[in-house]
Amino acid sequence: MTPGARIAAAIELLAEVDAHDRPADQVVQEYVRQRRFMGAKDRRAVTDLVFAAIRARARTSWWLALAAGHDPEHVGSESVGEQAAQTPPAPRARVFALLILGEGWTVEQLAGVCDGTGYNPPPPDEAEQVLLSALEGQTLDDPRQPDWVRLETPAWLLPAFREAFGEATEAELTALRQEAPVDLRVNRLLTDGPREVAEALAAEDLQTQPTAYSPLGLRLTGRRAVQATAPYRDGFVELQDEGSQLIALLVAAKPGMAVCDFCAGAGGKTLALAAEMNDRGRLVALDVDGERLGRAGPRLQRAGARNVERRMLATDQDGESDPFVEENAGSFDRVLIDAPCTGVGAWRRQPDSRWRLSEHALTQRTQAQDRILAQAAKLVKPGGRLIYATCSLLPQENRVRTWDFQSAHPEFRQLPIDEVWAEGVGTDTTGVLPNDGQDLTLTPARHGTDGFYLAVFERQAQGAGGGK
Ligand SMILES: C[S@@+](CC[C@H](N)C(=O)[O-])C[C@H]1O[C@@H](n2cnc3c(N)ncnc32)[C@H](O)[C@@H]1O
Repeated sequence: MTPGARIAAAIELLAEVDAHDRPADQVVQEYVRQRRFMGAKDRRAVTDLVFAAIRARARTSWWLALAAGHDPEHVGSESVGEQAAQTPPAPRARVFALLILGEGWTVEQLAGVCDGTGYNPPPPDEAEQVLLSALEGQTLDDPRQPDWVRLETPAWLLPAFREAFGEATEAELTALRQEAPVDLRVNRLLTDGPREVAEALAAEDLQTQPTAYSPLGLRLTGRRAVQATAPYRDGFVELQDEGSQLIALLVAAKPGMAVCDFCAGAGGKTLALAAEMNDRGRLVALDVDGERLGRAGPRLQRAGARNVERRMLATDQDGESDPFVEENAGSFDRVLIDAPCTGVGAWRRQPDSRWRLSEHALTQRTQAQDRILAQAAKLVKPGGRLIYATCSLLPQENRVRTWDFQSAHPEFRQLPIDEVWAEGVGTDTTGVLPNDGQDLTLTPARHGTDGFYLAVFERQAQGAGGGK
């Protein structure tokens, strides 16, 4: 494809992303699947451009409004901003603006590449030329931009971030604007550990380095796809963010235990738990979504995890327990809740999701989280643990939920996170853990992981049977 044809494809694809109320990565995958003629380099160039445009959506929209003659105060006001966030300018204008503001192109260069020949887009017309010329020599970030624009974060969410991070809010949201690295978890069931696997990957020209906190993690330093390599095909590694790896390790599951992964989805953490248990004991993967649970099947097989029971739960809208919960009450050593959440901590991977999030959706999530906590807690045996995790950074989904849970369930005691870390991860915690020593927040700015929250509760042996 010519550079112009790549730009045309990016504009077309961005329009499809805007038109669908679905995650952008799904729309992108479908788009490239339907265009088999695109080579790997073209695919990468087009999708990189689309995701860069999504990451810069508020800033390019702000610049385009400014160039169209709007007063910067007005453009930046939160009500206008929220509206702009819902209906961004046309994809063509955003892609052109990105090339100028983000890549330093001139309008002349743009017109040279986008000349209307072949598959190249038509050149900027007179009105576009005037608009885009105003952006020349500028950069995406500008001190006149209000925080929500500069930080690419819906204005209504800023107070929650400020509550969570105080002075570090700017740094955290800036980190959430970036692209995420690709991490691999080494499968202890089939290998001797990361060193051996790193060598096998290097033999296939895939360079990695050990992750900072997870003893099982390797971070790719290049951009080659790991899926085509033998170590991946043989189940030696699984794609998994370092933060997710740590959540699974902090379950502190051991061989022979009874462990329940209550929101198992397609099994990302189940796989890690099976490896920690050396495939011995009882490991049950539950979810209300049968299709997702089904996708866990081939992954478990590839990883050599034979000992996993998968079971679909009835949805609990009316607060009723699934029969599985009643039948298995008080019988698990570990129950992990990898709760459905807004996914704010994964904005680096799903940058579009921030603009699809609504206050209503957040409320629905927090209500589901409370219901799931109440249900899953019933499964924990005396002396056993309930592990609550989200990939959110919003207090509403994290500490507020666990405080409410704790006050309604005095039979559970929260465990200090440094003790759990020492047991599950087995490394020094200096500089990793929050000051109060109770729960854990992992963040892109501090840890280089996706954003995660985790709290661990132990059911007191005394008063066993309470809280059912
Ligand atoms: C964060 S995702 C899980 C990701 C998965 N643990 C992994 O590591 O790949 C949350 C999951 O919770 C499931 N879920 C939603 N409501 C639920 C409920 N009431 N009970 C159990 N699972 C639920 C969703 O279907 C979704 O798969």
